Amino acid sequence: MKKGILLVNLGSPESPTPQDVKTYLGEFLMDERVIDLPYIARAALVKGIILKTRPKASAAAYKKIWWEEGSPLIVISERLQAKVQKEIEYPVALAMRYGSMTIEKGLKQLVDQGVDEVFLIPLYPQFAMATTETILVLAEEIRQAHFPNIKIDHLPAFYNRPDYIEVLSNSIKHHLESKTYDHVLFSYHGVPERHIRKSDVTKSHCKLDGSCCKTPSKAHEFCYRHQCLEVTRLVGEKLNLKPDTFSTSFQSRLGFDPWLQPYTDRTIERMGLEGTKNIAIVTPAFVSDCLETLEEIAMEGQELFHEVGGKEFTTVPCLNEENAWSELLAKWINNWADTTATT
Ligand SMILES: C=CC1=C(C)c2cc3[nH]c(cc4nc(cc5[nH]c(cc1n2)c(C)c5CCC(=O)O)C(CCC(=O)O)=C4C)c(C)c3C=C
Ligand SMILES: [Fe+2]
Ligand SMILES: [Fe+2]
Repeated sequence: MKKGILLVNLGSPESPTPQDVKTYLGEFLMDERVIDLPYIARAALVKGIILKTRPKASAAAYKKIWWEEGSPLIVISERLQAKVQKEIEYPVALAMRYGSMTIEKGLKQLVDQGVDEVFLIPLYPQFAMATTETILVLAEEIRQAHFPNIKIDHLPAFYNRPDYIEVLSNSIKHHLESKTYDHVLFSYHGVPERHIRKSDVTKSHCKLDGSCCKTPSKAHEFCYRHQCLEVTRLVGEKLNLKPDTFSTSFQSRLGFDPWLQPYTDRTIERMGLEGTKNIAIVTPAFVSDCLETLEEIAMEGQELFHEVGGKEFTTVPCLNEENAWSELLAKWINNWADTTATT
């Protein structure tokens, strides 16, 4: 069998115009694993409410972070793909869950090169129904419909792999070396609490009461909250951070349902009001900088912190195209290739 690699990230609008943002949000938010309501209710919410107002505001936010070459998330993912490709002998394709760089096109690129055994890498350290699961489900549907003769394996959530924690910690350490900070806030993309309960394979573990994620359980293989808390804990340990000098929060909530807490914006505000002068923010739910890190944290978060009396606000970049990160992906790919060598 001939092996090939498919890296998959979230996707971005084609351009930062309200029309393109509307098309992108329409596809994204109509995904039943993102807004998990029955079709009629989802369509009423997305098409009847969200798409009437949000595209204009989101497009304005995208305009602030857009690069000459395009969306930061896409450009960074392409650079990462090129770097990984240089390090391994198998063809590497890149796809996005939403937008024009589809998973179908990515698989076709590989199949056209003779690949019949694909290693799919969702570019998310933690599992979530709205990210990893939707990618894997769609990839399988596409395989069955268009490429029934290929095999697809995937990289599971890698949030607690020691080599990942080491690369992430070194990167954070490097970026914070010359900075002043009293607190490191680990801000992860939020999800509705309901998503956590739905992904609980035990159907009874997740109580969202603050303690369940620290009690060992089979549920944690698919518990986004547990996996985020673990990244914070493991990086804190690796960097020798003192107990009260780092914490976790969740950003980017949408709608009125309860999402994972504490919320990042309220945490930044509270810390500023309580007298924390200097904070550093890391965003380990994202491997590439994007709207949520460059605008929501580095711009909006910073402005909020200064409004409430904060001074230094340092944002640590995502792993992006760092050598240690592309080399780690190459290592995982080669390990996979070795373990599947006889097939
Ligand atoms: C119900 C809505 C959403 C869920 C659940 C959700 C989960 C989720 N998202 C990411 C990663 C990214 N999200 C990004 C943008 C973004 N996310 C939502 C909504 C949900 N996300 C919206 C509406 C948007 C668009 C921007 C906006 O209008 O606010 C991005 C950035 C994309 C970019 O082009 O830069 C990323 C990345 C994760 C990891 C996650 C669950 C764990
Ligand atoms: Fe999101
Ligand atoms: Fe949990």
